[in-house]
Amino acid sequence: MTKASSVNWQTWQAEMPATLMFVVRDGKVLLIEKLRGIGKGKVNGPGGKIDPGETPLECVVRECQEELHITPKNPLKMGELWFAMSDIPDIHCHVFMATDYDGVETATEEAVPMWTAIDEVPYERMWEDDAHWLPQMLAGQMFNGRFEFTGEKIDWLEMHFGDAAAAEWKHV
Ligand SMILES: COc1nc(N)nc2c1ncn2[C@H]1C[C@H](O)[C@@H](COP(=O)(O)OP(=O)(O)OP(=O)(O)O)O1
Repeated sequence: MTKASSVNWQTWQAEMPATLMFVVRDGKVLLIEKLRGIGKGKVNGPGGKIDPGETPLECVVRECQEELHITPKNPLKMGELWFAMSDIPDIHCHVFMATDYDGVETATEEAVPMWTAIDEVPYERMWEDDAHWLPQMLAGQMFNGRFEFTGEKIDWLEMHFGDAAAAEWKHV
């Protein structure tokens, strides 16, 4: 994108800290159809808002337990997403991957699990930003992404990948 961002990202602070988890096993990724909350009806990874006093890691494990009745093993933080939104609070999202979990993935009132081949991820059913970082993350790259949205459309974005991107994270 050629236009400048209207956000001062040096001082930007999100009102809503949140998390996402992507479990990858045997060439497939565990996605969900989200049944409530922000992004209801979209496909995403399990995750949700960070509770007061909770770390991002504690949150993503709790959300996986609540939404799918699974506990991810050895979760690894892969990225941060900074979302400046127009009609909902700004979101600071911590993105994790894992290679396995305890439990049996189970549909709940919050989410329906969808094991999906990595080359068949339904980006057209997901938030628009996902196509800008999920393929690279699934290939093993860490990332930092900044997005300005109007409604559900991206107005501006900047992505950084690789180990240097992790140095930009606001929270390790
Ligand atoms: C703006 O673009 C987004 N892209 C992606 N990939 N994911 C997003 C975007 N905006 C929000 N999200 C994710 C981050 C969180 O996982 C959820 C939002 O949290 P949610 O509303 O589901 O929070 P819960 O704590 O689960 O809420 P309830 O229990 O009250 O339903 O969306």
